[in-house]
Amino acid sequence: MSKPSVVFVTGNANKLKEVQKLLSNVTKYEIINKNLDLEEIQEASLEEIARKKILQAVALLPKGQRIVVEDTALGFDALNGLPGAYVKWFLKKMSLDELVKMLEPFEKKTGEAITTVAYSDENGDIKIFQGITKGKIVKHRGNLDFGWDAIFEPLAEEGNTEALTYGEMTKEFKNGLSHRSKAFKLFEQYLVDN
Ligand SMILES: O=P(O)(O)OP(=O)(O)OP(=O)(O)OC[C@H]1O[C@@H](n2cnc3c(O)ncnc32)[C@H](O)[C@@H]1O
Ligand SMILES: [Mg+2]
Repeated sequence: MSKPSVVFVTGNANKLKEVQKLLSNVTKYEIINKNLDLEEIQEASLEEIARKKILQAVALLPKGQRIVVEDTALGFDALNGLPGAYVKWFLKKMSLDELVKMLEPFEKKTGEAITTVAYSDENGDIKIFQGITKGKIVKHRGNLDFGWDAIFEPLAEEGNTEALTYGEMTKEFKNGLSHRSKAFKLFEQYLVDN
């Protein structure tokens, strides 16, 4: 008999790569990917956005499947958490340099990277897990391949003693302290326990 699976719904190849590594210790399920473009509602909390995403995925995919989605936000403390979940749309309209410039009038350059994971088990019961990594928004350094990686420098207290941006880190190092790894660690524990 083949292994039961968990379907990770995302259209983002970089996310998928990280999540496959993060869940590599979960041996009782096979993690498979489905690329669906899920709507992301506005004027909602991060938890509500993730919840709506998973409900859509559940409605679109065959019944009885375990499904997981995530939504990732980048919030600037000086802007009370904006752009937050809307960072994707900001990045479609402006460069990383322009995004950093938004903070020019403010002394406070700190921010939070937040991943909210929403999981639906085979009965449709939903669980939410969240991971937050605190950092500083800086002029871009390092690899530009993945979203805002190059402008986010996690704080030293997160374990980033060499003050690297996510863009300057190896995947392994990023996965050791990232917002995504914290959320998926909680999810991994849940899968192992249930
Ligand atoms: O299909 P989904 O999973 O929704 O993938 P997405 O690319 O639309 O992702 P989000 O809706 O979560 O939007 C988050 C935005 O932040 C970017 N992003 C997400 N995680 C990131 C990370 O760890 N480092 C840098 N950028 C990231 C991503 O490229 C998007 O522009
Ligand atoms: Mg998205």
